[in-house]
Amino acid sequence: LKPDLISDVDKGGDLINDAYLRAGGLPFEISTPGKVHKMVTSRQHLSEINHAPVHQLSLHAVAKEFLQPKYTMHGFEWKDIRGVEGTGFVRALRHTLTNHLPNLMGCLRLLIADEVSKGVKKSPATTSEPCQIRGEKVQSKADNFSWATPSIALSPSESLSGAGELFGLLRPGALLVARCATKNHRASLTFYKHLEGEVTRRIKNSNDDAYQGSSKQNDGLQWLIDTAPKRAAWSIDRIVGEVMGIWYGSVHTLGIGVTYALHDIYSHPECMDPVIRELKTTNLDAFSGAPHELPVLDTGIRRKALEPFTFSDGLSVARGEWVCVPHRSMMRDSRFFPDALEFQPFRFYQPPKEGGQVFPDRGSFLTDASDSWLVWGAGRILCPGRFYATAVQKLVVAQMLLGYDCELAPLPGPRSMQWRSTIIPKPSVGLLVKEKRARPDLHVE
Ligand code: HEM
Repeated sequence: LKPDLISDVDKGGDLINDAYLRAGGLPFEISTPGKVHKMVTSRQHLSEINHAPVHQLSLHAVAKEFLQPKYTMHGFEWKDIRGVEGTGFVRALRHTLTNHLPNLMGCLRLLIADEVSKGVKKSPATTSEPCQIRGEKVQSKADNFSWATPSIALSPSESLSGAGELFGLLRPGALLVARCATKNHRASLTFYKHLEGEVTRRIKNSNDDAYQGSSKQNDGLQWLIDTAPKRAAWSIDRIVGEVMGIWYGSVHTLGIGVTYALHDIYSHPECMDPVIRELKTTNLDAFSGAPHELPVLDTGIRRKALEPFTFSDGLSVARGEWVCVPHRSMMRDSRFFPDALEFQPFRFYQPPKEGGQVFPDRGSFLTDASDSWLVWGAGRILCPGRFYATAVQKLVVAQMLLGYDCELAPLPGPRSMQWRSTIIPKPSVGLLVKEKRARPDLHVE
């Protein structure tokens, strides 16, 4: 398949899905100007991607092309090979951040509550009318907090993934256009400067004995500094680049996930009461009834071939080509999920046993990852931020359901828009929000 750069730019997800259906389970190829994508879906291909040497198939090289750090992160040059100097960042996120979640939940909840309440108050509508609020806005505040960058609130329009896409798409002569469109990537420069100052201060203090112990900061930024490889002696610039990469790579996906979750719930009022009941157990794992919408990008698992790579069935990926798993299409496929395109709020719900607790057995959890539930990746590379992401998403949903009366803002046409292979909620997707008279209490454990 060869999509047209201009006329097909807003239908990439649909084109991939059509090609997926036509391929009937076999690999297929999508060629865009300057890039060939080999799309694979079988368990065998997934397993071989998982076991491929890091110098052959690289996730970092994909992220580098996608985010264009050279232009959007103050000239930062990311390494092509993932983990060549260690994977401390995975430890910092998967273990340290996840272990701290129980202590963070209270603060996150207050921040989210504060952000929603400010949004409601800022509304130009009179107090008796509802105001419109977007999921991403609320969630981004929580992320700023966890990453210890409280003075920076990026708005989606200044966001880096859009900037990266533009820089990636345009030829060098058109860089000026991209600079204008991203306000000369002002937001990322502000972010860089802030982090540079903060990382420099912390590293300087770390040589000071008095700073160790109780006065040492204990947050996401510090954990990433602490897990940076000691032998490689990373510069300030390198640490800042890595932190920015992780922050930008994660923040959009999380915000988009929250927006779709809220939209799903308020589009199906019949599932509101059970969700509220479940919220009071602070669990909310059963509610993920829409495999057709959960994945944000149509190709969540992507690798760039740094060297030619051949699968055992002979499928070859030349140097520079990408190999991708079109997991959005796979999750919309009724062979894998019965009636996949139908929203079934209780699809993954395990009913409580009589007289038992709400979740007597190990049911399905939102953080689960497997070869058939590809939202968090597969095999060796699983999203290390998934526990944090799930916690923040649940807190936002809880805040809206328990504190406010909401209805969907009028939305002409579909709720998503496409940009190349990315599918995101339209800016007009929103909720009309009014404060509840009586607020049931949310206890966060
Ligand atoms: C709903 C939100 C999120 C979704 C759906 C998501 C999904 C994913 C997926 C599918 C991958 C694997 C990509 C691949 O194999 O090509 C991944 C990797 C990753 N994610 Fe997430 N993610 C989310 C939120 C986050 C958050 C909040 C963080 C950080 C706190 C994060 C940090 C990472 C990192 C660092 C990797 C690379 C892991 C590695 O190289 O081993 N993600 N994510």
